[in-house]
Amino acid sequence: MATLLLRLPLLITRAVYATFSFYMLTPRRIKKIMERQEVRGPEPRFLVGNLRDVSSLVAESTSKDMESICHDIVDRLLPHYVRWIDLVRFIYWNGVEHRLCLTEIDLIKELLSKYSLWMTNGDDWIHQRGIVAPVFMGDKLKYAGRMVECTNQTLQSLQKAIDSGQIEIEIGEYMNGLTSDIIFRTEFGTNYKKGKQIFDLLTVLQHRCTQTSWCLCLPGSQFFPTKCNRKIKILKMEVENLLMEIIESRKRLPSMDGDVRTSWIGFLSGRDTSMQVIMDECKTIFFAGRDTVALLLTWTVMLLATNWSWQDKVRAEVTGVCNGKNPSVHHHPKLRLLNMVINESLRLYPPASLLPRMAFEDIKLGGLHVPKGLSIWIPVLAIHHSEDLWGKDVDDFNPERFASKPFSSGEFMPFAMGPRDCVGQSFAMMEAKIILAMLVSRFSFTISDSYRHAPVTVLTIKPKYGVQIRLKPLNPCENC
Ligand code: HEM
Repeated sequence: MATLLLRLPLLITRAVYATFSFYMLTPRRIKKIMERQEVRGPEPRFLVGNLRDVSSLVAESTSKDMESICHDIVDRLLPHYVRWIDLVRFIYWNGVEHRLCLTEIDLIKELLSKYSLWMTNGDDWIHQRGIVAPVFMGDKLKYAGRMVECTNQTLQSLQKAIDSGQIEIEIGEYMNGLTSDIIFRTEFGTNYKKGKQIFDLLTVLQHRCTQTSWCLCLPGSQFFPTKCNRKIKILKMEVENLLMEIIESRKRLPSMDGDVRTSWIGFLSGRDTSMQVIMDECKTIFFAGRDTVALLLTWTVMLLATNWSWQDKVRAEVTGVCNGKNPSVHHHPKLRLLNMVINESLRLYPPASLLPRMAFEDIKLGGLHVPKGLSIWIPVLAIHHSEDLWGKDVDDFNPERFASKPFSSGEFMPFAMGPRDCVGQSFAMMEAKIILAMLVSRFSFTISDSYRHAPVTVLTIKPKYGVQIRLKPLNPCENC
């Protein structure tokens, strides 16, 4: 106790200095270094930086629906970017956090391929990537089989909805349910009713986290006992408890049956991995792998429902390649048009519209000195909609562009690139191909009159009111 009292003044001095450095010294140092290199931006306000500018611009641009179903969505979703981009590179302040916005493809490529910086600590990531990457090398045939089974069930539900007289369907809801089911069965080797509970909790958690990201970004503000923070803490605990129950029950199984052994949990449990790491990986995969694919599918259905000629072309290709059978891993490489459609959908509506990176140390990008502590934000959505890179028809749905021109990863990067790219990329593409191939074989669809085109960003790019379509059953395939 006496030693603690003696050390108290020192501890207080340190805490005061850390706070002063966080609010004043570091931001000033970064600002000076960047200004010397002619990188400027809007004038920040004390503590809040440009947060209010950004939130009011976004609130205004998304306050109304779009007038027609057009894909020119950069002004709507990144209005602050559009306002400040004249500066080519610009810096703005998210509270006291400085964000450098880069658009030069060469620098972006260098950043993503050379550095594995993320928003988390590098060593933790290397460890986690080493654990999670082999999980995706698993049994592709088995994964594909499960995807087909789950899709069949969803298609049956759609058929039932039509048979019961439902005229229009909100397809996003079905795609969410389907991708949840696929992830859950692949991750745990079983269709477990707790999965739905976890996904529901994670959805609420995601909304809460988005809400707080607009609040003041004060250091340690996540620890303030606010109502929102308390709710987030409780939600996180509920998710962890449910996951813990499932992992424990999987581990207790005397001999893992085939499905469980080939599941990701079966794989992780078989290695010398701590419970905490397994839980962290489960959460990452849930977050990273469900919404992204569900949104890819939802936007692609919207695009095909409004572009009938492409819907017909894809259907004809699937019929020719699969010959009435369910799509198997051998069919996937032959579904070329479907692949082009998926790529075009990922270009126009990339689920991850911004990629954040953090300079944990001073780095050099081209001739640019990026000081330690500066975060770098890559506006994927704006790059995918750049007329300079994609041509005059940049905002049109034209999958043909992926037939003729090989796009370099710096121009097209829905899955990021470099050492920190998406580990689930081939899993996601396989899933999207199977689901879309089965959907177009079973139904034709058009967009409903009630559809309101209003993309919004809630971590990922979402249709604000969902995507309402009208489905018409076609001849069922022989295996369904
Ligand atoms: C259309 C679907 C998907 C898209 C567009 C997508 C996109 C991305 C992007 C852009 C990143 C990098 C994030 C960053 O660097 O800031 C990422 C990382 C990741 N994705 Fe995906 N993803 C998709 C599907 C999936 C699926 C299905 C899974 C797993 C089942 C998955 C698992 C992961 C994981 C674990 C990471 C973190 C990798 C790391 O930190 O090393 N993703 N994803």
